[in-house]
Amino acid sequence: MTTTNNVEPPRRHIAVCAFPFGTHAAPLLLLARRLSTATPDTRYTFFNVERSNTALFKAIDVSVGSNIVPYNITLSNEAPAAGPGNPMKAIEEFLEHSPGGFRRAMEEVEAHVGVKISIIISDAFLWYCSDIAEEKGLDWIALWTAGTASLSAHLYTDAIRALASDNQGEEGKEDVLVSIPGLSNVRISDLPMGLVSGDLDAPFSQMLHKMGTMLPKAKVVTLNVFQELSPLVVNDLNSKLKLLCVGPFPLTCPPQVYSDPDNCLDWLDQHGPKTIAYISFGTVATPPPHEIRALAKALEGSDIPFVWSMSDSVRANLPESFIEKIQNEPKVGKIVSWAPQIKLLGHPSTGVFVTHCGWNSIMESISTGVPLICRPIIGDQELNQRIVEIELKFGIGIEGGCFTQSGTTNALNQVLASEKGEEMRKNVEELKKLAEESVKQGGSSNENFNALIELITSS
Ligand SMILES: O=c1ccn([C@@H]2O[C@H](COP(=O)(O)OP(=O)(O)O[C@H]3O[C@H](CO)[C@@H](O)[C@H](O)[C@H]3O)[C@@H](O)[C@H]2O)c(=O)[nH]1
Repeated sequence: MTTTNNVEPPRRHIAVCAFPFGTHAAPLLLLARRLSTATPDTRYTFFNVERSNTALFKAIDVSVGSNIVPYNITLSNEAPAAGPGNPMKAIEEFLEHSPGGFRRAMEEVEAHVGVKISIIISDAFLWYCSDIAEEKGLDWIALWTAGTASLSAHLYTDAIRALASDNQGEEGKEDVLVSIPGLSNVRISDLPMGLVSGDLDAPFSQMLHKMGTMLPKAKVVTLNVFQELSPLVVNDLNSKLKLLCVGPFPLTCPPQVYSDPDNCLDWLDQHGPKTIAYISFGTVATPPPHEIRALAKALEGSDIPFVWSMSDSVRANLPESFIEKIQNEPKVGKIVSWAPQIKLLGHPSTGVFVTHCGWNSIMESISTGVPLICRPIIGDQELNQRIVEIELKFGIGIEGGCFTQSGTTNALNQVLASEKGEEMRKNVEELKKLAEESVKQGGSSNENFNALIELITSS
């Protein structure tokens, strides 16, 4: 994992530093692979903890960009790299020890490769890469893996906190963030925990706050977004940072390899156009057991065929009758522990995506033109739902915000079989077209990527 076989020393050496939790490291590796293909004379060292590097380099084929070399960091001389046990504890341990881990690893690799690092690219969460870059006299490029609205919320945290405290106790006062540019449809209650509510002193909240103050120092902040998606927020962010929207990644740097161990795509071939519900809540959190059961009951009662991606521990909450029905009539639905999500969304039989509104899922639904039923759980997801529902208008929430049998049945019927659903489908098809334009030659995302390459090659 630590050496390269290149005989010729690389022309330049870029450090890429990953945040190894949730779906953060994957888009960073996809971006690095795209960059490495465009700059084959450059070595990209991908610094990450071993657990994440091992999984990532198995899932994403980097052979097209073999100038990317994974390197496992250790978090301190005593502590092993964070494991998957208690996620928040592992994140806190990582945040505490990783600055030293990245510094040590960079020195080791520079000595080994014999070429000094000339730029640091990192997940935006790793704001301290700005300090490391400054110490080394280098530029820092950050990748913000979520949407523009949540990025804006982190940049305006102090102003939003002041607004929230002014509004406190004032009955009837609208809590929409009208005074925050680009967030005029967002309510304080849509914001991620740790921004105005929850434990503001927790290490994760503090990391996000610090990040908001450090990102203006980045040479460039790149995003898995195309700028036509939210022009108002993009314009405002551009007055604070140097933003380069180089997405959507499913179009600009797709994974290329899609594992389908349960043959979901063949199963979808047996169904009519736009009839299937695809369900997934991403990699970090899942709705509580009673909601999982209500969702299963709604599917069972409505006879809407589905593919549901869920872990074994969630599967244990499903009603017996539901499992029996699937076993006896396989055409009814499919439960899998991992689906080739992008391919599945792009299949003509898929009619709706029931999602937690993780940013990667949103970009995948826009890239494939699939409307959403939203059940956000944590972090930026509620804010993402608000943007999808109120501004972009290609998804709806569940009545009351939680799965009940009747609320879920209504939502499925609305999207799959009502005029409103047709409208949502038209809206997401329009966004898909804009996304496709942006990645063509001369399109905004393509031009932004060229600007990024120029920055890298001039380092
Ligand atoms: O069966 C599955 C399930 C998921 N995926 C993929 O897994 C990713 C899931 O990403 P995302 O939708 O962003 O969800 P999380 O993994 O939960 O993402 C975390 O990271 C995101 C980006 O920062 C945030 O927006 C989310 O709130 C946070 O939970 C997507 O690329 C999916 O295509 C599959 O390929 N197959």
